Amino acid sequence: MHPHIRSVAGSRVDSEAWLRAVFTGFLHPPDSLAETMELRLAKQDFERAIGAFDGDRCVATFRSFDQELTLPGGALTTANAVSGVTVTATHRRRGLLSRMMARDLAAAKERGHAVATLVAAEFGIYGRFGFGPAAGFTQWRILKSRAGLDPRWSLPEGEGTLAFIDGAEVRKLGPELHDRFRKGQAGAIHRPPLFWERATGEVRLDPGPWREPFHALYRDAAGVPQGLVTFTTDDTWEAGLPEVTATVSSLFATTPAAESALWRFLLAIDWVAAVDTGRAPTDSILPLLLPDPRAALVKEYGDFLWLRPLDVPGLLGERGYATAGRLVIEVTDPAGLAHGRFLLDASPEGATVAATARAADLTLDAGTLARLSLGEESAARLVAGGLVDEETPGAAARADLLFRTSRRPWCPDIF
Ligand SMILES: CC(=O)SCCNC(=O)CCNC(=O)[C@H](O)C(C)(C)COP(=O)(O)OP(=O)(O)OC[C@H]1O[C@@H](n2cnc3c(N)ncnc32)[C@H](O)[C@@H]1OP(=O)(O)O
Repeated sequence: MHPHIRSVAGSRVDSEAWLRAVFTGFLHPPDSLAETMELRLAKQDFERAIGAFDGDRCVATFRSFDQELTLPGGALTTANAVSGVTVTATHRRRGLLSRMMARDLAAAKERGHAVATLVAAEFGIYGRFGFGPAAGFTQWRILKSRAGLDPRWSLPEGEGTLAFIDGAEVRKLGPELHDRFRKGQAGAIHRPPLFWERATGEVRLDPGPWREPFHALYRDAAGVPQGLVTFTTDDTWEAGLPEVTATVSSLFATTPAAESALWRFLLAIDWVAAVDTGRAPTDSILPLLLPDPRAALVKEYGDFLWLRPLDVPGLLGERGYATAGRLVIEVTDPAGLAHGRFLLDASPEGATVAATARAADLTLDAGTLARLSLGEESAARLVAGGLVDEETPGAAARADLLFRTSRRPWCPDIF
């Protein structure tokens, strides 16, 4: 018999079974859920959580929720964020993910979302469902001894202030500061209250011991918070010498001055020999701050935020463009959600996107449109790689003038 897919919202028994299936699917030890079950039931949003049930056993999980995503130019769109996707190993490769995805994306389209978002566990899973990588990251390990920075540095007077703040202050000041940051960062998403509770240890959902992080706030010369870093340190000493690594879990700033002050601060802390940046923006200014940028070792460079266009006029019409131009884009989408030929008529004042019968300049699939939509990729590169067909000579170059942005998109948060 086919497992039955149903909503788990409003049912404690189903929600518990759903959480157990998520833990099994993500290979977390089964007993690690018991201590946080009540908290998860109270704190987690099950409104659009669905599960596949084989009898009363949940064997597949899927959840979506509304998420505010910043587009190039600063427009906000409410994305259909997808998370908690698992199919229990005993029931894999029987089409359960395909069924849950089709159901959720159809509902998202119906509700009017322009895009769905997710962070893909493995590259190979989501392309077939029309998702494509839209914003990546780079993780560096900065070797302080090689960076060439002045060891006497501390933030010059008059250039703002730095202060360690505790979790309660982070919960008070962080959300407003983060809102200002993420509205200026294409690819960034809003942080729900639970994010701040977890980041400061007020709510502990992860199994294992909690290690309280440090939080340092940068205020500008007028006293306005402009940047926040959260990091942990280890306790490594070798042969009497400190070899501590500071590991960043979050660093964001609303101004370049705040961003460089926070990186310089981390690299100036006594005992810290290396800074692990976590998932920083691909085009972070950090290596530029180092006299020897080779001291920034790339630990990982990868895709992170994936988008699934659901409404092409909604997605391309809402984002900003630095220049004026017209382009006819043919989007192929076997699922029929984003399929069509569209005329983009863009200018810095705004853009219109409408179905057209004109000949296409570029043909691409929905996942490839995701790669272009936030400015992550160049159309010329995608043509060269065989992902975009250039139907009109020079169309890729014209597309690049329109779609590319001066800074790369970045999504700092996993969800
Ligand atoms: C947003 C997030 O939550 S990311 C987390 C994703 N979850 C995980 O990685 C946890 C471990 N893995 C799993 O739970 C499952 O294997 C899933 C969810 C990835 C796939 O679920 P399934 O029900 O097995 O997928 P389904 O049977 O619908 O497969 C559809 C197609 O995708 C393919 N596929 C499924 N998983 C993968 C994968 N990991 N890599 C490549 N292809 C895959 C299948 O082969 C199938 O292809 P076909 O139609 O050509 O035969």
